[in-house]
Amino acid sequence: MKKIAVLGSTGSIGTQTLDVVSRRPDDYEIVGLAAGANVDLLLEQARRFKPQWVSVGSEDAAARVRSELPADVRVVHGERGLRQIAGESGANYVVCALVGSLGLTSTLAAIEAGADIGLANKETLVTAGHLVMSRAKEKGVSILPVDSEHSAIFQCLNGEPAKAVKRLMLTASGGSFRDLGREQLKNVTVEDALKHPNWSMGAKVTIDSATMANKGLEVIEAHWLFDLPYDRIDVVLHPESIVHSMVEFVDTSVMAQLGNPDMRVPIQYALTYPERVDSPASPLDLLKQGTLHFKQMSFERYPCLRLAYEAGRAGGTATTVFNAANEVAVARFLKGEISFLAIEDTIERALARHAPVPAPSLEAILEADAWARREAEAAR
Ligand SMILES: NC(=O)C1=CN([C@@H]2O[C@H](COP(=O)(O)OP(=O)(O)OC[C@H]3O[C@@H](n4cnc5c(N)ncnc54)[C@H](OP(=O)(O)O)[C@@H]3O)[C@@H](O)[C@H]2O)C=CC1
Ligand SMILES: CC(=O)[C@@H](O)[C@H](O)COP(=O)(O)O
Ligand SMILES: [Mn+2]
Repeated sequence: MKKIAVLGSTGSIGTQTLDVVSRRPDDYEIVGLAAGANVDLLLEQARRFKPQWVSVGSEDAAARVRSELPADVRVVHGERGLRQIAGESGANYVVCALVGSLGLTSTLAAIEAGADIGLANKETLVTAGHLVMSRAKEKGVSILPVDSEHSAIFQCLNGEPAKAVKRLMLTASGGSFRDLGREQLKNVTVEDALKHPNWSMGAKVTIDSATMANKGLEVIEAHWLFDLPYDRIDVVLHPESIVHSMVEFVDTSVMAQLGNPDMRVPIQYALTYPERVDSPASPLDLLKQGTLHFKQMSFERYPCLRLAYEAGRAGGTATTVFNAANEVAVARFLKGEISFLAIEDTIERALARHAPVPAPSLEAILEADAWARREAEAAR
């Protein structure tokens, strides 16, 4: 029986995780749920799944939750609450579905507690991949990828060693503005940026897809998960999002994982691995699909991807800064404070002003993250 805690249970990945879990009640018990501001949905989830531990964003929200749930439910809050759910709730499997580097300390807490991790929260690996991966190895904890591309690569690799791999090929849909040229991006709206062509996801990752920062984060995520250098991680445009990613092996064989875009498939695989079980996703009908397209990626069209490779190659806290500057810039774009194109400018400026700290401690990472946030808040 897996005792599961879901961090970010009210979000897109969190709700789909609970959907997957609810279909196999004999295999899973929910012991902890953590959310931010959506108290109504969290209460609904808590009444349904009856976890012993619940966390919310603020003290006020915790008081409300406490007044509405049975007295024996531990209600905690804030970042400390996330760490408690991850490390003290008795979970032996933690799904990290938080958005942003906020997920770092609770992911580390889960690792310290010896829980395996289903990781959707790519920003955690981009912020501190070396710490997360090295500590997971020391503790014998498995990090199972939930991100669709990384789940695909994990399935294609199927235990093959890094020396058998020529390169990874991550697929990218191109995002909501894929049919627009650079000139046309100047005046795009938040509303249009939130219309992803293939996936229904949270706001932050949807904007990241449009800027291609998402693929940049995923290249860095792949570097840490699969222990490969950046010159063996490529990105190819694939507008249909049917091929979720590919691996080219040294003997020229290419393995790909395909399926209709439905995150319940990688979420479920991260939970049931190494087994496969029935899924509610609609089966892929390639005859109906007919054609799949692949196109060359362009760093000129998508500078955020170039910046991610540069940060990855610079190493140390450069990727921490890439991520934190992007998080703030996306939040500011969503609030209408800056334009779409100012997102890439904000990241570029923060990286240009940062001298990366090599092999940083957690303290150095948190410092770089906070510094980049201040820089990005001040950017015009
Ligand atoms: N959505 C998708 O299909 C995919 C997402 N991912 C990755 O998964 C992660 C989650 O994405 P997604 O589910 O789309 O994001 P959402 O925005 O939909 O959900 C984010 C979750 O984090 C919670 N949260 C936000 N801030 C806080 C806080 N301060 N304290 C506690 N909880 C907080 C939210 O709670 P609340 O709403 O209650 O405030 C919510 O439960 C991201 O890293 C994303 O890149 C990867 C692949 C696909
Ligand atoms: C579903 C998923 O994994 C997202 O991260 C997805 O990758 C977004 O699509 P694109 O980044 O390809 O637009
Ligand atoms: Mn992805």
